[in-house]
Amino acid sequence: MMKFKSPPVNSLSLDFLTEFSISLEKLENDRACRGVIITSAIPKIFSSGLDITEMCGKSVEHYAEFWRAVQEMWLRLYGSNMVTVAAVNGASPAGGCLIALSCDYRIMAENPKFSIGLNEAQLGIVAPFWFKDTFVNVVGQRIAERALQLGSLYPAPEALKLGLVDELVPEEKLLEKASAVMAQWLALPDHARQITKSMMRKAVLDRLVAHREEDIKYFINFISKESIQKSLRMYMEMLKKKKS
Ligand SMILES: CCCCCC/C=C\CC(=O)SCCNC(=O)CCNC(=O)[C@H](O)C(C)(C)COP(=O)(O)OP(=O)(O)OC[C@H]1O[C@@H](n2cnc3c(N)ncnc32)[C@H](O)[C@@H]1OP(=O)(O)O
Repeated sequence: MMKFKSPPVNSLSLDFLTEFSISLEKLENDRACRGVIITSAIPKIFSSGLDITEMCGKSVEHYAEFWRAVQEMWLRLYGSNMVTVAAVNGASPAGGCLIALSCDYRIMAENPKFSIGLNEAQLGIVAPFWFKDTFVNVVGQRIAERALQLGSLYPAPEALKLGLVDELVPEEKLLEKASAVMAQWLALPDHARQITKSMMRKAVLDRLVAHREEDIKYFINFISKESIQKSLRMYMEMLKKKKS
């Protein structure tokens, strides 16, 4: 089991992403490890998504390093040979949603206050093609078109209806259920499941691998625009104001 623990909200900073990728690599190389459950140690928050401060007022070199780390995390998780189960025990916007979507199965706590989705459009930014591809592969084109254009965050019951998560369980049963799902998936021979998984995901993974440097350049160009920086600053101010 991997438990995110980066207070206050498990935002995906460069350090967090690097540590997450290294942990995934270690597990992947450990022949004794066939599956991983991903959850959070922070009550009410699975992950608040990419750390916005990493995308505000930094150098071009920093943006490149940060975006490479986001790509690396996704390539490792989406391309993992292990069984991956997300036990979503709280809010899961944007990058947090991407982590859940990249797993093989998503179980969410049945709390209507917890929401999940790719809300990038609400921040004035655009989810990259590989976020979009991952989303489409889970919910289909029509739901993805609407959800991504509106930057919708769905409360857990709606997320279930759309197929964004596979099931809801009471919060106190989340890990028990995740372990039961893991046992069910591990009952199959690894090689058949792994080849099937790779067949289903390869095209989407290959697309990023083939365009990785281009994607980094696109990100730097996009995020460096003054209009985008202004949107991100305003969003951060809105988050702070919401508290007071
Ligand atoms: C061409 C490519 C373009 C770029 C593509 C980028 C792709 C993905 C983008 C992302 O992932 S952007 C991140 C999107 N995330 C969000 O919109 C979530 C924002 N946060 C929230 O809604 C809430 O914080 C929460 C997660 C629901 C938790 O609410 P709670 O009330 O418990 O906590 P807060 O008081 O709001 O937050 C505490 C503290 O954390 C700061 N913070 C929250 N989220 C982030 C974040 N993602 N990055 C950095 N910092 C974050 C928040 O400002 C508070 O800070 P302080 O006021 O305590 O200093």
